Amino acid sequence: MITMKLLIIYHSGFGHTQVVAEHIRLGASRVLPDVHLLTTKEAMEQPQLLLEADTLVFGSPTYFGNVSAEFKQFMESTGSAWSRQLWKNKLAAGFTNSSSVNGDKLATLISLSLFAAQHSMLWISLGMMPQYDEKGRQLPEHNGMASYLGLMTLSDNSHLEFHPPADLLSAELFGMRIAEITLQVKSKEAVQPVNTLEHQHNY
Ligand SMILES: Cc1cc2nc3c(=O)[nH]c(=O)nc-3n(C[C@H](O)[C@H](O)[C@H](O)COP(=O)(O)O)c2cc1C
Repeated sequence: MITMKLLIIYHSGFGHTQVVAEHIRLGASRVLPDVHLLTTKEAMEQPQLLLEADTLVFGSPTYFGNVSAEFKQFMESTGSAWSRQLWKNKLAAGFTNSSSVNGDKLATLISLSLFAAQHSMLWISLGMMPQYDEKGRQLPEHNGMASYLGLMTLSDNSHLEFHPPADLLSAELFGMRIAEITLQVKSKEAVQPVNTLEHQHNY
């Protein structure tokens, strides 16, 4: 039987990004049994867990318009995996939380997706349309931040609350999407492996 492993690697200084990570896990677990949360610290201590995974989901709060220093430390700890391209063709996705409506969250998602690209991973976008009323005004429903590259959420700085609360539902739906795509892509790969190196020699 083919089993697929999905890891959610995150840093959270004050607990908000962790809540989002837990909701992504909740959604993904509805599709795949093997879904785990790892802090960046745990991921740096056990890099072999990342090697065994089919999909890595990266999550960081937005601090000063980018990933947190702790998340960057994790990124830079993966140099050896990068130089050997050990994560090539694994699936990747990303999310960020911050306390301002915009807060330059997109810069964080761009950093996460570039990180995945440098590891030659396959990036899964959010895939969730924002919702609008009949007059075209955006509703605070799924994807309330109207993001596309990955999931953005908005939390209250002093409480573990999210505005709109539907952001956490978006996190669950994103988790389901990531797990469904993992299932589709990785089960096809198991049937029909592609030798990309051999393919490159044809050019
Ligand atoms: C050092 C620092 C820098 C921050 N910079 C931003 C920022 O650029 N944009 C923003 O919207 N929020 C910013 N915030 C607010 C955090 O994103 C917000 O508190 C978030 O909920 C923290 O997530 P966490 O609880 O997972 O650490 C910053 C917070 C800190 C501590």
